[in-house]
Amino acid sequence: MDHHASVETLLSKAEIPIIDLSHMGTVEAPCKSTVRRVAAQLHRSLSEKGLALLVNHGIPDEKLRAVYSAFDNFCVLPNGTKNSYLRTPPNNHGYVPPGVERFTNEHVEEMRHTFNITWLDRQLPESEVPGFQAAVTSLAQDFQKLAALLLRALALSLDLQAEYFLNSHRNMFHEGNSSCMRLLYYPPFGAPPTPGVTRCGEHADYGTLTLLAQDCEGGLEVQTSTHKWGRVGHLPGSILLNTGELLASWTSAKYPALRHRVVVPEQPKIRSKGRHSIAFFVHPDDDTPITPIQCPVNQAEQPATNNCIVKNGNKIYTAYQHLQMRFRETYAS
Ligand SMILES: O=C(O)CCC(=O)C(=O)O
Ligand SMILES: [Fe+2]
Repeated sequence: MDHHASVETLLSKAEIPIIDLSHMGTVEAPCKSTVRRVAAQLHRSLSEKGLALLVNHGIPDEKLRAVYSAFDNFCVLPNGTKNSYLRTPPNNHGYVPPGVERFTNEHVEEMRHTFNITWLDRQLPESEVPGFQAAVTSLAQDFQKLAALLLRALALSLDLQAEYFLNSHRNMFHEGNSSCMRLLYYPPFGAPPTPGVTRCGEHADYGTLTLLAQDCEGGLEVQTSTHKWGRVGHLPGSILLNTGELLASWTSAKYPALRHRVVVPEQPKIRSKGRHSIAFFVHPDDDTPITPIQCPVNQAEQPATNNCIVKNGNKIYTAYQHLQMRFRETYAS
């Protein structure tokens, strides 16, 4: 069970590259020289580490705090009320109570409340938590704009046309796209961690990129290229960017997916505080075939919505099919 014990190594700046996003402009009017500089930094960070800390990203701290607080108000509602918002597959939207999701084959309970948001116009607890919808919508829009700018830089980082990824991420928060803003609350731990209980098991995210905001240090660890686990720590105001599995498939692992987990911290001062985080999982439109970038699928092979296509004897799955396979593994009991 040693992989659930927290490690003491706090990663240094050399291991977590910092990328300054000041003066990137907007998706409509990007500052080309800055986007090129960010592209070069992304290339290095994502190919070598799978992550970067973004600073001056333009998402105001107040918007994050408003969502943390709206989610606190949701988490204290009676279980019956919370459970009326339960995630119901195949939709990913909705509440997941502590102990349900699991990323490993062992029986490990994950002590966290999560609310996956894939729709901004329905099934949000607005009547129980007034202001919930406005707070999450405003933040989701900011995340979406930031993601779009990063997708532009990401394409340039791989010597592709600037619009390459943007073209397949058109419908975030609409039908036909599985991008998700996940609210997370990890309750405090008074006692030291016991076997079989963790905050979030070891895994890689499923999509293209993930943007993660956190309000304090609380056990987030990442696997470095030497397979050691290291604590990320907390740089106030920064957002962590990490690679997901679809991006790894797309780039033939030039940008490998970052494995990470959240342990119950051993340090009493850290584990006795609750922790909030918000992850924005950036996913391509559901019907995007995920084929290595060097061998694009030609028009005649465009997939039907639910069946994978076969090319040279290999099955090619769409983004949606990849995701449903991974959800079935993660939420299986
Ligand atoms: O809360 C965190 O810091 C990470 C959560 C996470 O990795 C996930 O939900 O996929
Ligand atoms: Fe994750």
